[in-house]
Amino acid sequence: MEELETALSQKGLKVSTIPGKGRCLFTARDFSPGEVILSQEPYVSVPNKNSSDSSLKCDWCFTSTTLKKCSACQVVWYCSGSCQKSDWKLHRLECQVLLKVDKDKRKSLTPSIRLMVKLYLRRKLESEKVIPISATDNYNLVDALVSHMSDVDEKQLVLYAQMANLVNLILQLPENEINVKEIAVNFSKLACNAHTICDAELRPLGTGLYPVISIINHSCLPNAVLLFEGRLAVVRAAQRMPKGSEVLISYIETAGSTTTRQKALKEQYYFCCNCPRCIKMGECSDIQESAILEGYRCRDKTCSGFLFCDSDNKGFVCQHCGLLREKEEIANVTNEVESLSKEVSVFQSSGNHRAATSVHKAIEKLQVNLCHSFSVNLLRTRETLLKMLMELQDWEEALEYCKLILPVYQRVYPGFHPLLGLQYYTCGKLEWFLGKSEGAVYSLSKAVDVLRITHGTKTPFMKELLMKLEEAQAEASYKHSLKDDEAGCLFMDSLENLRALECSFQDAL
Ligand SMILES: C[S@@+](CC[C@H](N)C(=O)[O-])C[C@H]1O[C@@H](n2cnc3c(N)ncnc32)[C@H](O)[C@@H]1O
Repeated sequence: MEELETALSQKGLKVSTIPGKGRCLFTARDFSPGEVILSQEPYVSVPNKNSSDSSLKCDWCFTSTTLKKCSACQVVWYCSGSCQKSDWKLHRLECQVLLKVDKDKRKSLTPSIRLMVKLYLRRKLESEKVIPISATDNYNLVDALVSHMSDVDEKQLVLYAQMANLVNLILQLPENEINVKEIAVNFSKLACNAHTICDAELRPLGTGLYPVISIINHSCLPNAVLLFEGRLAVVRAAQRMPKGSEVLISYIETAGSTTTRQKALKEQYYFCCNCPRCIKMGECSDIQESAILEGYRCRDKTCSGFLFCDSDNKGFVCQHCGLLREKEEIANVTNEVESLSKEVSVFQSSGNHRAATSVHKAIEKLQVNLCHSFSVNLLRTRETLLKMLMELQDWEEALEYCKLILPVYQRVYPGFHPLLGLQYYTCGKLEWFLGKSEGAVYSLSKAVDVLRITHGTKTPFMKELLMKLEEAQAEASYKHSLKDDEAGCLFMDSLENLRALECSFQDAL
């Protein structure tokens, strides 16, 4: 661990332990917004597994293009010889163990099982000195991760034990080299330490274990963001971070109420968050915010009040105008939304995307009447609708939904949140495509303001965004110059008319 401390101090970082929180990562110098605090390659990683071939990914870099299957195991895919070569030392061993598994079973192994198999094979290669170790990349760092075994419930423990037995069976290592209980503990470690690897647009690609990044604790109001550049995990400062600040990222979706966030953190990470947002739990402002995010709207459409449950439990009363919404009415709408959601699934699975979209619009209509305009439920419905409309290439309507979502993101996410930047980006692309170049310049500039902090400026994704902004700016100024020309022509026309008038006036004289 001393080597880790030295390596981190060279990056301007320090690890300390706080009772009740465990290890924490602190800055040992100032960091400015957008500056990389820490980056790390995964100790082990594995792509997601979907049923369709279109979702296959390269086992090394996670891209989905030009894939070729490993001809031996037929489980692993690579996009290039160079990715295959980079993964060769580990895959050579994995391939050997996979070949001992029945072909059908081998293909249906879950990513978690594969990740654990790779973890043990990497440890083996490390101990045999086939793979070099470094201060930030070695199995001791995996050993140091929290497992929360004593907090895990019985049902989950049984599942971990079953998964551990399967890994043990696949690895077929001698008894002195492996023990099932240790594998089960490692599954518990993965649950609260592994990260979902996403692309620049936050679409999940796979799972990776990054043992140094895993030292970073959570806050619902984080000062740093974790994003991925291929398989590389990169943590950037989202705001100015003076020396001595604890580096904090968000582990969960932070748009929900304090109760929802606390529940998610307790269930997966076994702690009670005391961040500046969570310590307000129970205060008037927090109760009010929860009622807006997850409660119901006033029956009077012109009233923007939020509702609390009334004292006789009959319904919910608007805290602004006093109108009551009865529980029965709310239950009826909720049931209707549920049955429509089932209809959406049926249409989607039969490939009728247009019908699925129109039923989803009916759900939105019901929710607009039921929920507050900043409701998280309504937000999720609109996000899905936006995705559906994009797939149907209905750009005009997609833009409308993009614009409905933006103010909600502005309210529920901090100003530097990647989702906010990405939403501005989508909005800008749609506006540009629809010939609304001035709107596109505004939206793309807003996207750049956020994403240059969260994504940096040097990635291909950001270069593309900056190029699109330049194109939109050029188009907007060209349109302006056309307008100026038109105005110039009109001016010339009126001058001509004036001259003609002058002539006829003089003629008349
Ligand atoms: C990925 S680890 C973070 C590093 C961890 N503190 C350690 O000692 O290795 C996640 C675990 O850290 C702890 N943790 C993270 N954020 C926390 C917070 N804000 N308050 C208390 N504990 C936290 C929880 O035990 C959680 O399961």
